[in-house]
Amino acid sequence: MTEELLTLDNITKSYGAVQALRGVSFSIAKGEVIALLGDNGAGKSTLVKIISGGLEASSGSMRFEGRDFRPKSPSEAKAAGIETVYQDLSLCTNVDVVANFFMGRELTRPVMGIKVLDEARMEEQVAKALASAGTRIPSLRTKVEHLSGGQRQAIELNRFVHWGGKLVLLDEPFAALGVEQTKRGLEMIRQVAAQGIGVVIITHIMQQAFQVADRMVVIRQGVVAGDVPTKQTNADAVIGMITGETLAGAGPVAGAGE
Ligand SMILES: Nc1ncnc2c1ncn2[C@@H]1O[C@H](COP(=O)(O)OP(=O)(O)OP(=O)(O)O)[C@@H](O)[C@H]1O
Repeated sequence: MTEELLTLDNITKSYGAVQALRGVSFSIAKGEVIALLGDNGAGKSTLVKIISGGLEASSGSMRFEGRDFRPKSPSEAKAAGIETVYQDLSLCTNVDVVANFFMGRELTRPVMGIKVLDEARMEEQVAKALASAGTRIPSLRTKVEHLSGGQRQAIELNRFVHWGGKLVLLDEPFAALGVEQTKRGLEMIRQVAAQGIGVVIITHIMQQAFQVADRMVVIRQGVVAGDVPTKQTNADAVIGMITGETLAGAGPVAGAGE
């Protein structure tokens, strides 16, 4: 049986007169990858911001690991284990990989009564974390500014996993990446999910959604226009949900691809 991680119940959000979300409900299980799809302005980013504490819902409720969840800030959501990973935005580019991994959580050791950074132990832990995820960085002492977009993303995801993250939100994570890096990124998402972590990925690229997601959740005009297991749908059917040609909640849409 799947274990529920996050449940949204009738979430609404208004920006003044604009009703961006008009009652969104769905849930995410542990280890599940959800592709959040929808046309421009459908409400995807708004939803992700509400989940990660960047915005407060106007009404509705969320439950995370069985408890009421109403984060007031991204740091509150992060403390609970929910984080949005933006490509390189949360990394400090002028310091190395190890420093980024331990930012604000540095390990120290006493030397003559004074605490000094325990660089060797930190490097060892980062090396172990990256190796277990199959991420190869030539040198952990390389400043992040010299790394590729894919490598930066890998570091962020590894860091999230290392510090006990439970649900990661990715908004168009491969927009700036090449084919090979995107492929590795998609593999990494599956690897992260295999550890019981929930993943929500916003993408406009249908092929990516089908490659990585267990379920497709389509948002249209601020409501869920479709919520289907990937195996039970196809690209044409999902496009139909995005554009409104397929009825909401239609479930498995056999033959919708003609
Ligand atoms: N800060 C804001 N103030 C007013 N309206 C907003 C604000 N942010 C978003 N909106 C509106 O809310 C609706 C949903 O926007 P949102 O950015 O969540 O959609 P989206 O699905 O993420 O779109 P895209 O794929 O283009 O990023 C849109 O009509 C948008 O114009």
